[in-house]
Amino acid sequence: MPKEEGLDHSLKLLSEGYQFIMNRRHMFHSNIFETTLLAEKAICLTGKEAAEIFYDNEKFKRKGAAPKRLQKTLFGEGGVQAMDGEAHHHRKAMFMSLMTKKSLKEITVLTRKAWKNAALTWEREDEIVLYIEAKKILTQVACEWTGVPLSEDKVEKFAVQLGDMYESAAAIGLKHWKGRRSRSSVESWLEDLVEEVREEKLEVPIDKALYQFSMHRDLNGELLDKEIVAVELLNLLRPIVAISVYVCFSALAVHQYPEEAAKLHKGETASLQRFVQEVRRFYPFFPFTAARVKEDFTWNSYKFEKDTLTLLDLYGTNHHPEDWENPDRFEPDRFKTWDKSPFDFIPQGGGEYDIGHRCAGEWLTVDIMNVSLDFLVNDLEYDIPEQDLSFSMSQIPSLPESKMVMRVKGTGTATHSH
Ligand code: HEM
Repeated sequence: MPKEEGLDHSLKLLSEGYQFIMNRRHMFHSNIFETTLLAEKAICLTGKEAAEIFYDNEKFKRKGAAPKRLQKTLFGEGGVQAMDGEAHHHRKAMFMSLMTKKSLKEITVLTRKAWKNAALTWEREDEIVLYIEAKKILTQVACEWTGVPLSEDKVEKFAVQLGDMYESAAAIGLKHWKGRRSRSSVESWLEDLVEEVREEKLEVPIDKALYQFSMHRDLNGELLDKEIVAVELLNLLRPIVAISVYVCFSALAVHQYPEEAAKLHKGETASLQRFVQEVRRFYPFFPFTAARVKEDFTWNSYKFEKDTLTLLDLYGTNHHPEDWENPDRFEPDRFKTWDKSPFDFIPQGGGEYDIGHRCAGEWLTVDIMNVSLDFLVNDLEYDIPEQDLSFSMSQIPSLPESKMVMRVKGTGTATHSH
């Protein structure tokens, strides 16, 4: 297996960000190589064929794969991400049971309503920052959808706290600590709510996540610790708010690829969906995901030793030239002929939902993005003033530098200037 020499490459990972694995794929002409990260040997994989191996539960496990500092901010401790086998399957079912047609429909209705309400006030403002507004909108939507009670005056602060958890994912120093602080304060508030639900002091509809998670029983028939319920509720609330990053990239794509945006007519769900898929493929979000080798095995004559840290390149797989034609062009129509492989288009992980670690919220993400894109292109009239629309390939998560400043002229049938 090609091996990157040198003591440790963690700093290069921070500076090269989304392109760290891709750069070495070029250098080694290989979809697999070995490097050293956080003083530990790590195997990096990229591309469809390697993704298929990575999502084989016989070969990889998740226990001990995420670094501690990510658990303190992004993931939380004791959640579904680090579980394996039957226990993972059972916990994952708790998430997947929320993703019914009815409840996905409900969240799209809530999202559309929230965009409309928010936009009413935007005409009075000189400018709005789309990222900040989208975070507030999605915070409200996330709380309503999960049954978490949040009064209107708390929305702004909660949106910032939820943002802190994923915005600080790769941060060091102050930003990392801000992420930690926000996580622990929100977790303790959610723990109190879980107790109130269990003691029947807080009434929540039975089909809402707050109720379902509070009352969920593990494989031994025990209720989960309230700390774990809080972590899992945040595994819904936090990423729903993080969809605001994709909303910004959608708006950027509309601005930068007007000929593609012109194809997006109201109610034409197929073209909206293709545009959304291409936004998820094209723009950076999660750079890679991590696992550890479960038992020694050999693949394509490469030896994988038990417990070796292994990274799968998500961004690079979505841009892999062996799997995608002109991967660096924004072409939504490529999804007209995509064969729906679970391993080449993996912005939210690959493989299976129920027994694998593929993102529990992928359908929900696509639905929220569809509604949001439809609203932006077909309901909102706005200008994009001069601003810095560049986005970094090393800041994780990346975002247009200006966070998308807009001058809103009105709502109704939209015509926006580019
Ligand atoms: C904002 C867009 C999102 C992105 C880019 C994203 C990305 C991801 C990725 C890369 C993974 C890990 C896959 C792996 O390790 O193999 C993941 C897992 C997960 N995501 Fe998302 N996600 C998003 C939105 C959501 C939403 C909206 C929800 C819930 C409503 C959600 C809930 C989860 C959960 C619970 C897991 C853990 C699954 C498991 O370990 O079995 N995500 N997501």
